[in-house]
Amino acid sequence: MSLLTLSNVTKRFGGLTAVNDLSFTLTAGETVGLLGPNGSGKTTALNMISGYLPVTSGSIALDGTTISTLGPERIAHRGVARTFQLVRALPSLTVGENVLAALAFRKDPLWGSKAEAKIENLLADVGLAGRQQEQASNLTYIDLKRMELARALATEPKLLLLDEWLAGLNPTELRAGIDLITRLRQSGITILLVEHVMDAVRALCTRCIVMNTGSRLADGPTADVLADKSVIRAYLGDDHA
Ligand SMILES: Nc1ncnc2c1ncn2[C@@H]1O[C@H](COP(=O)(O)OP(=O)(O)OP(=O)(O)O)[C@@H](O)[C@H]1O
Repeated sequence: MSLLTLSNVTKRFGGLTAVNDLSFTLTAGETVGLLGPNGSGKTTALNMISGYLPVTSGSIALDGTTISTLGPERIAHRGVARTFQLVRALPSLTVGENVLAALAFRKDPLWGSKAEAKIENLLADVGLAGRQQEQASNLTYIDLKRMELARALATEPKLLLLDEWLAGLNPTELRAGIDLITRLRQSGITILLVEHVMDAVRALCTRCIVMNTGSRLADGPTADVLADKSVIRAYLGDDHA
């Protein structure tokens, strides 16, 4: 069953077309990589899916219902959550309070003991068990990323959008990060991940969509897409294709 459908989505910033007539469908339960060289429109696509940017034209549907006319809060309430390329934490709060803030924005906000129990579970799920009382500003980079993921999962999304969640991790952290996303996949959540770390893409994504200068260049099984000459050319130039 198709969960997310982008139909001829275009985004212009003045004279610049950041996303150009982009169409694709995600089936429930898939983990799909959204790839492409720098500036090819990946984050802009995530911003439109999550409602942070309005589409210039085209439409986006979740479970067959148009969401591209809605703002980020209402799209989140329908089951879309995301992480950001630059982690958005509240550094002056504790880890628990950061997750609590996300629970308060749910369609059915959680407070009190229910919230406490949920925070404990979410932090355990992302590898931060028992760390509620720590100051967010003291977290290492990977732990900040784990906390951001807990905040995204607080809304119990059907669709999780990860924007370079694995970027900047050392090899040990990367392994742990891939394992964590693998566990999320196994829980049945649909994941669209923008990622430049190809080992992670190969380990996690059954399918990849590649963008180049705003348009869809390729869409198919990961191994086929990564071997596609037009994809290699877009990333590395003509000499490598
Ligand atoms: N708010 C904005 N206003 C104007 N131009 C923008 C805006 N956001 C993105 N762009 C431009 O749109 C194009 C696509 O940017 P986008 O960030 O979506 O690319 P990307 O594929 O995510 O790149 P990267 O891999 O470097 O993160 C770029 O030329 C960028 O400069």
